[in-house]
Amino acid sequence: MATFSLLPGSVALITLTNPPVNALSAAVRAGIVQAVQRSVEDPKVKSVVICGQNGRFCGGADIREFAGPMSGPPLVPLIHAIEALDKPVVAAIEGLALGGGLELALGCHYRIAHTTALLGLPEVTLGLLPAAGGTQRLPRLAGLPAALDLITTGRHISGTEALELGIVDQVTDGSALDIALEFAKSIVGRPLNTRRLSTLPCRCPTDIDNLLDRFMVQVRQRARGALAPVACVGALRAAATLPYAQGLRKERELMDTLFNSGQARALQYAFFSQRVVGKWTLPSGARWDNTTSRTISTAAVIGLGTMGRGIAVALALAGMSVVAVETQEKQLSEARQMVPAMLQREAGRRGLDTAPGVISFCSSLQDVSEVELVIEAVFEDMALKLQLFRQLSAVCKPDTLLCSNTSGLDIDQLAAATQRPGLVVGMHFFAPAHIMKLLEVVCGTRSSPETVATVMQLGKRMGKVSVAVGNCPGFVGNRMLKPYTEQANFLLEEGAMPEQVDKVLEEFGFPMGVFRMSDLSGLDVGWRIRKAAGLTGPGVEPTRTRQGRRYSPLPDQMCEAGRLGQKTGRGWYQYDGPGGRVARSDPWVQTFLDAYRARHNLAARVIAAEEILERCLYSLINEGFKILQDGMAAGPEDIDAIYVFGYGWPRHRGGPMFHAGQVGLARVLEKLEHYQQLHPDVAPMKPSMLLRRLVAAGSPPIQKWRELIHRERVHSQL
Ligand SMILES: CCCCCCC/C=C/C(=O)SCCNC(=O)CCNC(=O)[C@H](O)C(C)(C)COP(=O)(O)OP(=O)(O)OC[C@H]1O[C@@H](n2cnc3c(N)ncnc32)[C@H](O)[C@@H]1OP(=O)(O)O
Repeated sequence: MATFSLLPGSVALITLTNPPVNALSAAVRAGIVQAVQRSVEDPKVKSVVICGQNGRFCGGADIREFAGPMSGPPLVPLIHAIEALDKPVVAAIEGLALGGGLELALGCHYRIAHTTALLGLPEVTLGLLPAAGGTQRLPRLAGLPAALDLITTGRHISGTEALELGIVDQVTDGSALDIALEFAKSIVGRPLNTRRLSTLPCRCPTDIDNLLDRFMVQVRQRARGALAPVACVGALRAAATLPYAQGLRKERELMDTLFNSGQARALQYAFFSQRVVGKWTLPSGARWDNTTSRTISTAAVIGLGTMGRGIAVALALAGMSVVAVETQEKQLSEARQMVPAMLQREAGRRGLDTAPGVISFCSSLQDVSEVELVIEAVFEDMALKLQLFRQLSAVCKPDTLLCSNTSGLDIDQLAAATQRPGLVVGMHFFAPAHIMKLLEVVCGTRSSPETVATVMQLGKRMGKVSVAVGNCPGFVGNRMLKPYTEQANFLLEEGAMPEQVDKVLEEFGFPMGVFRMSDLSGLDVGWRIRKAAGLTGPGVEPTRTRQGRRYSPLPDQMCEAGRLGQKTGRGWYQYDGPGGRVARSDPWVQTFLDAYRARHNLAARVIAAEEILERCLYSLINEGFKILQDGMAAGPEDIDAIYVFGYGWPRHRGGPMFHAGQVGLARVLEKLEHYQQLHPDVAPMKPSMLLRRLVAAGSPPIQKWRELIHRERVHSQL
């Protein structure tokens, strides 16, 4: 809806009314069309102000409408009608003007914004481009370089930055609406010709082609296969080189291609997934909207290795008073040096002069006795963690929450070591913890709903996408990663090279293939876990079957040869030296693999890219279905958010579960059956019961999976 009111001073006020963000739904567009018509026809109206209800101008087109056939008045002619009015129109931008919302404002003759309002054209993040004239008007107003930056990244800018870029005419710390109303009265009768952006020439530097070509190269590199950023550059090239009407046609043409692409559907799904996971539910029936959370203001981090340092910084950035504890003197002194600098750097990156919270350092556990929440980030060793949880249980206040940053150990076991199992929960951060968006909140069988709610809320304050998951080995993310890396190792045994596997995965859109990733995180991480699980180490037979299933000892042998990855300058690739970053193929690895295959009588074969991709991805996806079946994740959106925000899954492919739906569940099932026949000793290839049920149910859309899982669980069929 949009309302019309005639105010004193002959100003017509058009208010967009569609909470919570005043998205431009069909009803809102129809309301604006009517209100504009009244403004044209009513001789008492001398000028017009457009604003949004509840201090939010407009969050853009209604994304939910993109899923079905479009109805209602289209946005492009509506904005043209506003621009063509011969009475001045002022946009009063409070809160936000995003996407179609900003495009609407660009059709107005003047824009007045609050200094803190968020402005931007984030369509690219939804797999689209600003197709209501945004690609044509913005470069005419702010210049081609600024338009390229804003439109291809979709970044939000403040009212203050918008003023610097010339996108708004005035900013205020007071009421943008009040200023706009006064301003609208003062400009009655002023000529509007120079205020109609579509009639102005594009503001371009002299070397347009050079600029666009350079930009296109950068965008293609960053896009990792995403179509929208490339299309945005195409639309801006049209703005720079063609008259407005032709540019607009090009904008529409490119939008049509994007609109119907799988990528746009995937990115819009990812947008809603991010919001769905905030609305968590636990098998007990506790939910985000029926559970109260505590507000935490003091916290402690135990263990100041890489993870602990990042966590301390993330907490301080969220305004917390943090006690950082490290018992090893050398590590403590390094942390004292490095952490404040990390904090300052990250605060600066977020546009803050100083961090809102503080960090104090100490070496004794006694110093955490008064905090409200503790996050343990010590070495991944169960015995060590158990001892620590026993101590914390004795030292801390009885209502202090005890959290573990373990990446896969049993939360219930840790809880059982304390006198307060209900207050124990996993907080699995991803490195670097002050930057990576994902937080897996691991709910033990005895974690209380209030504990989960508090930690989910804390994650949100830290700017994380917090996903509640169940307590199983590896939780969700690492549990799915295991069959994926395992397949990659099997592929090496069968004839592939690390760079070949990585190339296929990087072409799919991962920032790094599995072997480059392993070199980065260190091959010894998995080695330690496999040793603890009794899969390798002294006394274990060096066969290719362990604990009853196929096993590849290749990574263990790499570690035994001292090839731990970047940290030793040698891993699956070679580097310039220890700590080197640039991966180069290593003939040593070829010789090593040849010798290994010869020892085990394995004939190397040529493996097609399709097989590499399918075996790696479908084994990971199959584990995802098992996780859903076991109730360790509430829905496919949770898994997909974990993979997009924590594991580099290309966002324009939605996430592993969404991808399965795009490929076709029946096809994924058929391929898993095929590979299982070829490799019957590889358990993760055995198709999950849930996948079979979904296929039997006619492969419903992903939005219906939760319902089916719930139904099948009630009838004990899963
Ligand atoms: C050929 C056709 C031509 C058509 C041309 C069309 C060109 C224009 C395209 C567009 O405008 S695409 C949309 C561009 N806008 C955006 O991308 C903004 C998306 N929203 C956000 O980034 C955030 O929601 C926000 C606006 C910054 C607000 O964040 P906040 O944290 O305050 O709230 P949220 O929890 O994110 O959202 C609350 C609630 O609102 C829903 N929602 C938000 N934006 C939209 C939207 N544009 N359309 C529909 N729904 C929206 C969001 O999903 C939440 O809903 P619930 O989860 O509470 O149900």
